Amino acid sequence: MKDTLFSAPIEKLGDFTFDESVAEVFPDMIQRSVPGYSNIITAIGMLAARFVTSNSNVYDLGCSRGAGILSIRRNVDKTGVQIIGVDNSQPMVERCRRHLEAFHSAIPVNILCEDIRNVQIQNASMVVLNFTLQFLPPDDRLALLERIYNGLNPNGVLVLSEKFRFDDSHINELLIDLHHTFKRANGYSELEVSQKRTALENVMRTDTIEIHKTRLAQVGFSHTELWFQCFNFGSMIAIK
Ligand SMILES: Nc1ncnc2c1ncn2[C@@H]1O[C@H](C[S@+](CC[C@H]([NH3+])C(=O)[O-])CC(=O)[O-])[C@@H](O)[C@H]1O
Ligand SMILES: O=C(O)C(=O)Cc1ccccc1
Repeated sequence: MKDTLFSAPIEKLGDFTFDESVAEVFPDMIQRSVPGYSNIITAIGMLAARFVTSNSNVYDLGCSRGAGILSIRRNVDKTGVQIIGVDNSQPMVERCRRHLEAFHSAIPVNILCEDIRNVQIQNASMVVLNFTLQFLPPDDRLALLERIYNGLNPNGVLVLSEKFRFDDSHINELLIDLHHTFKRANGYSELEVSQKRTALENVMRTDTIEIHKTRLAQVGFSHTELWFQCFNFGSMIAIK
């Protein structure tokens, strides 16, 4: 399904939410909106092949329709692995469960319709936050990362993908503009780009790469790095 949600003028533009209409078009929306998205999904599979250990749990927090889970499941060859996907949008969770059932796998997957702030994380070899932390209130981010750190086994990995902001306003504006050029090249109109930007203003609070790195170190991660960046989007790894 093609994303045309912001194509007509909207008189009272509310805050962006992950409702039924967004869930319906989500794969098209994220693919056309996030530079590097497919590369990151592929790399999550590669990281899973490397980091997931036997008899451990893998968490995809904010799993949407399960693209990350599928990539993980295709690449894990260990036994006794359980994948737990969490999303608090019921329309996403329904589609995620349906999508995963369409593929056969020996690895059990449990999709929870829950707030990621309330989910227990334990015996984890890998935790994925693929463009999810940016939707949590900034004051809740440290506590979530602490719980992730505590639930990870030694040498466990966190994959943290985010939209970033930059302290240098010249660079910040340039990268935002390049992102808009990317969206225009993917068929979104000026109106779609600007209405979506407004809808996201209150719900997506971006941090700088430095803030992310400092916070990851603060919760205890000994190794952190940005492994991918395209314009103002990127992905980091943190290893316990
Ligand atoms: N507090 C919360 N608790 C649970 N879920 C939440 C919360 N806040 C937001 N979400 C969920 O986090 C997801 C963010 S999308 C992730 C893409 C996916 N990882 C992908 O790789 O395709 C990113 C984007 O749309 O830019 C949505 O499905 C929300 O319902
Ligand atoms: O579309 C945008 O401008 C974004 O920042 C990415 C995005 C993708 C999907 C849902 C919300 C935000």
